[in-house]
Amino acid sequence: MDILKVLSRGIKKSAKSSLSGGSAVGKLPSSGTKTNPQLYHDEVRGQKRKRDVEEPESKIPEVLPEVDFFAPKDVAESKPAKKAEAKKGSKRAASPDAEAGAKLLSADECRQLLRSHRLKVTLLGKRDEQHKVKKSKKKKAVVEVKKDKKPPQLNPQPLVSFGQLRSTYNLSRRVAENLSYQGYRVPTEVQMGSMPLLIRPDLALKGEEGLENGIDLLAVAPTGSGKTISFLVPAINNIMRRRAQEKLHGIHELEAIVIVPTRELAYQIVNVGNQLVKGTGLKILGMRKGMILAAESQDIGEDDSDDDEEKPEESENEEEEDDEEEEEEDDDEKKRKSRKPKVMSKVDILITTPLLLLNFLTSGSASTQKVLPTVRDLILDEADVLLDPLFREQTLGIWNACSSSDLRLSFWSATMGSNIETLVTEKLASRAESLGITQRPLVRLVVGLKDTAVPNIMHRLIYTASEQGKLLGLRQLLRPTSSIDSGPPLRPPFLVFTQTIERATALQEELKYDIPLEAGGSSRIAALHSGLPDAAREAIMRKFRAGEIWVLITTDVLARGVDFAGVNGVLNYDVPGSSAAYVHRAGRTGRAGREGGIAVTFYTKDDIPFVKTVANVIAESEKQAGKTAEESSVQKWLLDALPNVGKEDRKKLKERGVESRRSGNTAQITSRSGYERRKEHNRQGAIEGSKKRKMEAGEDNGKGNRDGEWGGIDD
Ligand SMILES: Nc1ncnc2c1ncn2[C@@H]1O[C@H](COP(=O)(O)OP(=O)(O)OP(=O)(O)O)[C@@H](O)[C@H]1O
Repeated sequence: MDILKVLSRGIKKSAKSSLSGGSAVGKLPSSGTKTNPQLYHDEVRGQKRKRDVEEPESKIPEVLPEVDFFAPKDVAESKPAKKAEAKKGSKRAASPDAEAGAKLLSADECRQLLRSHRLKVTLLGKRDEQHKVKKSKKKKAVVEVKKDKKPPQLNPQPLVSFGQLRSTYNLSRRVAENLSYQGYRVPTEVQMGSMPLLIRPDLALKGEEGLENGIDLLAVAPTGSGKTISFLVPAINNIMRRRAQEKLHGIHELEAIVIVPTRELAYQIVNVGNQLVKGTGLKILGMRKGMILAAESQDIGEDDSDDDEEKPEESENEEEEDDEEEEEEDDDEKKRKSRKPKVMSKVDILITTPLLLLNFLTSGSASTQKVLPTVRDLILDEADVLLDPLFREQTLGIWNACSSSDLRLSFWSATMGSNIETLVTEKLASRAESLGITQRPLVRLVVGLKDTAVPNIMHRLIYTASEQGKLLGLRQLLRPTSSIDSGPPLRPPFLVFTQTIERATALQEELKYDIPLEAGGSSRIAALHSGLPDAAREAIMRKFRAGEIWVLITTDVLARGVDFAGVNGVLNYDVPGSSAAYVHRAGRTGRAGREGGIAVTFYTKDDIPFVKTVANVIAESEKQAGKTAEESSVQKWLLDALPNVGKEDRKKLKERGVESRRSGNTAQITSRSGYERRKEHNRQGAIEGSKKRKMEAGEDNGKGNRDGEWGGIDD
């Protein structure tokens, strides 16, 4: 009997998705071509769309070139195909006016277009003043304030097509061509909303008093919706524009920093950036340990005992020139190294995790602190995590070091709690005050009705009575013939999320012989977590992207930002710690609007107090996808029956996950019963004992006695 049918009994078949029609299970994300990466396209009631505001999908010239996850490398990246694309692209970039009118849309057209793509743009900041009034004034004032609480809505020019970037917003030809070479045809919602705002705020916000000189931006848009190019393209273009205006050619100066929470995401953004800056002369680098950046030292007056800080040279191969007097002849290696003039990296855009950059900024003398006055663009990708207590101090440390009064900030994520918004608003205000400058307006851009949703994929919650049941269910899902709701068989690649490093490695051990030898055997399955060295992490990522690894078991280290175009299934072996964690994990499938991805979450009775957060996200995702309550895979009785997660529990869960999995018996992942494990344990003990005895008796002829069989996790 199919265990999945038993496990998911009572779950209804999904109805036709209203996102763009068709059953999601009918198409796996890596199997088909995707012509439109946009998620939302609602009819605007009572309005006939005008011809000249016609949206780009009707003009999509051809099927997008798609990366086939399993195609041999030379086919997936065949040069002739790319060249042909580039040719088309450069034609398009050369005659962009043909694709989109250079004129701006009317306010009404903007409003309609933004609304039909569920794009909401508001001006933040004013609301805070209202909060203050609310706290300080009497009841009457509170009522008035409440009435006026909504932040003012803006209707900026949306980007109708990529061609418009050149025709209307004067994007660098080279960057436009590079963008075209990527095969992008239609801007996603977040690109529609944010790119004009960041490239030419004066045009995008024409008529909005006080906003034309630029804004700071907080952008909340679904996973996989193309936020990376939304911030990279404007950052690149702004550097190029300024240098062209100031006739600065051939220089490198650190002007933009992108902070991200993990190194995998940093490498990925460096790669995307490198595609976009080809031929522009700009240099994008990922921060590495020991890298030296052009920074200024600022006296913080704490300790002046060590003021011999080196000034790095701007030369790649300069010989050491030690003009300091040696105090001691035979300094040790460490000291000798520290006197070597460090080579300053030539970089225009830096991608970094917070600690790496902060370590550089705080290294050296305790009496000084390094600042980065040349940085004009500070981008926080996955901003909610970067401003979460875990990274907050580090992130704010970098923010404080960006001392330019022209600094533009942008914050990006698929999820953004109101606490983060408040923190950002307050921090921006206090920064402006301490620098004595006028605060830039903070604009919030939200795509979709709520941020707690992944609308274009299927979601399934599966209850099992025990850990062993979960393992059974997972094994079933990984079988080549398994399917959900009588859809086509599920196909790798799969990402499997666990709660801890130990559980990720244990699960890999448990599953590694499940894939038959003729299909690649244990090499098809790997575990990636923060306990592995850098090189191993990079190698696993490369193999997973190349389709050599089919099942990648991981922790939340890969939950954010990482873009694997062809992931078909996200399997939450352990329940995620928050609704945001669920959104980000599930969002590793269904990238760029692809349908047919599936996120399966297993839960046992231990998880029941915590699973409602996940159930709520599923219900919201399906609602946004146009499903009715009856069609939803999380039925109302289940939502009603699940207990609400208390505030304390939510906090605990976010910080530590389901406690019972961290220690004790339920931390184990094994298909064996307790009896079997004990038996195995005893057997291992007997073997070890025998080995010891043989060694003692000098009988071990170097063969050892490992029988290669895995003994399960220690009790
Ligand atoms: N306009 C577009 N058309 C088609 N594909 C696009 C477009 N823009 C971006 N993409 C592709 O969409 C995928 C997801 O983009 P990206 O990684 O920037 O998403 P994201 O919004 O940052 O997601 P996450 O929130 O998970 O970090 C990438 O593979 C990217 O190449």
